[in-house]
Amino acid sequence: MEIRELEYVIIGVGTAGLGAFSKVRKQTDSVLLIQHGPYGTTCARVGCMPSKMLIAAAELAHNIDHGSFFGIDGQYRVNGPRVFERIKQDRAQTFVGGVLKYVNSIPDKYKVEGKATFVDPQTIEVDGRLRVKAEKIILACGSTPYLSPVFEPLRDELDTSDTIFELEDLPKSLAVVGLGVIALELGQAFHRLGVETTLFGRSGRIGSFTHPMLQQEVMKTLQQELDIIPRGHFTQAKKVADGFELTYRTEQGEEIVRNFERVLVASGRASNLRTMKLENSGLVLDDRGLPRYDPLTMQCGDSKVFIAGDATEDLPLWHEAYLEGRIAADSAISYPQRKEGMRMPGMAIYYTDPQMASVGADFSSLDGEALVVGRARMGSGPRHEIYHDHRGLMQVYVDKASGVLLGAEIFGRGAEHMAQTLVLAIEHGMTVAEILQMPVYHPSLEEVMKAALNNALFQLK
Ligand SMILES: Cc1cc2nc3c(=O)[nH]c(=O)nc-3n(C[C@H](O)[C@H](O)[C@H](O)COP(=O)(O)OP(=O)(O)OC[C@H]3O[C@@H](n4cnc5c(N)ncnc54)[C@H](O)[C@@H]3O)c2cc1C
Ligand SMILES: NC(=O)c1ccc[n+]([C@@H]2O[C@H](COP(=O)([O-])OP(=O)(O)OC[C@H]3O[C@@H](n4cnc5c(N)ncnc54)[C@H](O)[C@@H]3O)[C@@H](O)[C@H]2O)c1
Repeated sequence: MEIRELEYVIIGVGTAGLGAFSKVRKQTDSVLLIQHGPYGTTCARVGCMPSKMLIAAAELAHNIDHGSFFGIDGQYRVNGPRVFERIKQDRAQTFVGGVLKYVNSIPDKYKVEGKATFVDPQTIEVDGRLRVKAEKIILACGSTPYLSPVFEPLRDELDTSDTIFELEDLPKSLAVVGLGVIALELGQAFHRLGVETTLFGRSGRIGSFTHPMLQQEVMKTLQQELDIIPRGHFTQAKKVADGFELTYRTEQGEEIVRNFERVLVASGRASNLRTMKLENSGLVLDDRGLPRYDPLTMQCGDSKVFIAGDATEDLPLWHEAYLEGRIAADSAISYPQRKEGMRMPGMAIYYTDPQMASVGADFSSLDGEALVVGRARMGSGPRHEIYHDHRGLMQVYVDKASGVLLGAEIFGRGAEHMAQTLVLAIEHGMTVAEILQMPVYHPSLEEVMKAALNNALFQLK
């Protein structure tokens, strides 16, 4: 077996791994990237980019469907093969293409392909043919769709976000397992493209909002458009001639047996570290079986191992993966000196319609007694009226004593842009009164944001 000794090993050539590599490479020649599976990153290949392209097609169809209110009547036919062809073309040329151009520019001596596993705290084995002894290791190996035991035996036949964009045409019917972000974004998109779609939840929760009023608002609004069964569990999944037969027991004990041409399982993701023989790593593991780490340095305990991106299972978002890759690299470079990175306020956006956006602290993490909740209905905004879109609600969470904005949960048209504004305000520790001094254009969707902040200010007085 080949043996190499190096200063740095980076496991995983995704967003986090590439972010780390570009920093480490500036310091040393003694670095190796190990990549298992196709290059191109999860985001560009099977994540952010293809999902948003599918959503863009669905949005177009939906707008035509709802044009008559505005005096626009149109007829159209969804060309399923073309929908997937466009996604694959632009993915290859622009998104994956861009990543591959960068990866190909990295000389071969810095890259090796194969599955990395731990042999001991400083030794990584690649597919049983190479052993790398590294002074410092950066774990940036991402995550994989999680399937519950009832679906696991059919893993190779069911769809996940890893396979759904490879379809050649739209299915006639689709079951979506889960009511999280992938389920809602893709489930709504397939429904709008004419696929008979049913979404199955587990706990009755939908999306990410933590305030009960917003949970209810989302469920009520999305159920007006989508077939959603919120609470229950699957007892059986089997392959039949023309697809799959699923058996689901609702909370009330009713058994639902339905056939679907395809099944998209979107029930969360599991860190790829779980298959890397962590038991040999010497790392201290938490109760999930993943390494304990410091989010300011991404260092695992007091080891020379650093972690970044979806591998942590904590903040599985593109901007966090990139930032964590950079923080992990800085920490590894300055080791044994401690170097803390700057973390951002939390921000997550669901590209559903209406959009859902969370910024700063969740309602559930805040002390209700010390809080003022400013609220506004999306329908109250003049720009929303212009679009004849009255769906949604937003809330801002404000510290009662200081008037500082702590967080916001936004459900409605324009949520992504309001989140971008409010995250800046949170980052700068602004009070509600200070945010309200900023100009807001008229008529803009942001006028609802102003109404929610004014509602909070009124309660603070
Ligand atoms: C459908 C979908 C939509 C998404 N949409 C958004 C969005 O709109 N906005 C957003 O912010 N985020 C989104 N995300 C999340 C975002 O894509 C991820 O947070 C981000 O890509 C994670 O990057 P990473 O570097 O941690 O992992 P990855 O990009 O997955 O890179 C890890 C790499 O390591 C490789 N690897 C795994 N195990 C090993 C091993 N043992 N040895 C060597 N290599 C290994 C993997 O094959 C992979 O190539 C989406 C995700 C999905 C699935
Ligand atoms: N717009 C975005 O930023 C975006 C888009 C897509 C994905 N992502 C990232 O990808 C990650 C994974 O997305 P996800 O949707 O798979 O996870 P998720 O955690 O958002 O949702 C998982 C859902 O599956 C449900 N579930 C779990 N087990 C189930 C079962 N046995 N039966 C029925 N339902 C079950 C959960 O209750 C939950 O509703 C997210 O955490 C997110 O960070 C982000």
